[in-house]
Amino acid sequence: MAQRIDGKAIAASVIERVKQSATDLENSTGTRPGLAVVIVGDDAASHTYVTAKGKRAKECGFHSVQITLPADTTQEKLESVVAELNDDNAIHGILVQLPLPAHLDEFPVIQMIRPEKDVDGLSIVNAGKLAVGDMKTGLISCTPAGAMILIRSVLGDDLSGKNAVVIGRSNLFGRPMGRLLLMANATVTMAHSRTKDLAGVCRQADILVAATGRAEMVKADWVKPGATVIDVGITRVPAPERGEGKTRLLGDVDFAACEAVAGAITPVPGGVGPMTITMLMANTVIAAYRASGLEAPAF
Ligand SMILES: NC(=O)C1=CN([C@@H]2O[C@H](COP(=O)(O)OP(=O)(O)OC[C@H]3O[C@@H](n4cnc5c(N)ncnc54)[C@H](OP(=O)(O)O)[C@@H]3O)[C@@H](O)[C@H]2O)C=CC1
Ligand SMILES: Nc1nc(=O)c2c([nH]1)NC[C@@H]1CN(c3ccc(C(=O)N[C@@H](CCC(=O)O)C(=O)O)cc3)C=[N+]21
Repeated sequence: MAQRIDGKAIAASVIERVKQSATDLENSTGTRPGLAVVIVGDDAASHTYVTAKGKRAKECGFHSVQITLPADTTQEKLESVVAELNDDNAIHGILVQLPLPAHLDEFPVIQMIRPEKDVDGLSIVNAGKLAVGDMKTGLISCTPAGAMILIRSVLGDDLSGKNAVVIGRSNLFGRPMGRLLLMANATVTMAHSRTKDLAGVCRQADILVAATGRAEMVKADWVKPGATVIDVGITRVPAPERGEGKTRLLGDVDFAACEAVAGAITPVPGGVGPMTITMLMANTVIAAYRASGLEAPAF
């Protein structure tokens, strides 16, 4: 039976270090890390995440701002909000919650965030730094950064000789995940919806990372015995057995079946999810240190 990777516990230990770093920064420079989260529209799941982010930021002692814009916000208005945050010295991190409503174009909005405040790591500058292997001056997308900490907790820092397969190639997750694994010396395969014989590709993986949003797609016979399985996907499904109108979360991995084959596996919830919010706090502290001209802590 696989070891369950406890994302909640690992996230809690990272949060302690984030809090300590924030306290040290405030004591030495008077600067409090500031995080602004911008959300457009009233998608319930997005609001849940954004509320959780704000709560965590306050717990960490940050200056935390949430900007909620109506669903019919114009492109110009959204861009002017981001421009103001770019110029606000109290704000070190800006996150625009995705997806945006269909009438808005996310690309120019993401690209106008100052790279040094882009705590999602989505700007071309930050994605490019990661692509060329510069881990020191950029900001790395929170979910892959968090998934990497979970992988390191099982396998250590050096993944030499390991085959890693990432299913999914989004800018938010799959691509940066592949780059982080490569930098840790894994041999990386990027799989996606056009991959032939996905099950066969996955069976080669010592490290299997699934991020498609297809509930329970990864079956037990896709998993190499003893592999480390990281489940990023989140699909919310009705759960009438929990009461009327209740829901529950499913990952991309058929957890009950894969747990019997894998060496280590993340649950959903309680795996990668808690690490995402934690790394957002970590990136905000990093950005605040750099803005103060100090060397940032590593997490
Ligand atoms: N736990 C957390 O903190 C986070 C969870 N998530 C979750 O992770 C999942 C992925 O997110 P994100 O990367 O943003 O999603 P996207 O929809 O942007 O990307 C999904 C990727 O999965 C690939 N894919 C889709 N269907 C299949 C299939 N049947 N076989 C193989 N590959 C497939 C797509 O391939 P192609 O490119 O060919 O279309 C695409 O590259 C979602 O469930 C999301 O909710 C996301 C961020 C944070
Ligand atoms: N600009 C942007 N950056 C993001 O990083 C981003 C985004 N937009 N849009 C949506 C996705 C999704 N995402 C999650 C964050 C936390 C949990 C999380 O905390 N999950 C908990 C469960 C939470 C629950 O019970 O609902 C867990 O898995 O244990 C999940 C998913 C960040 N995303």
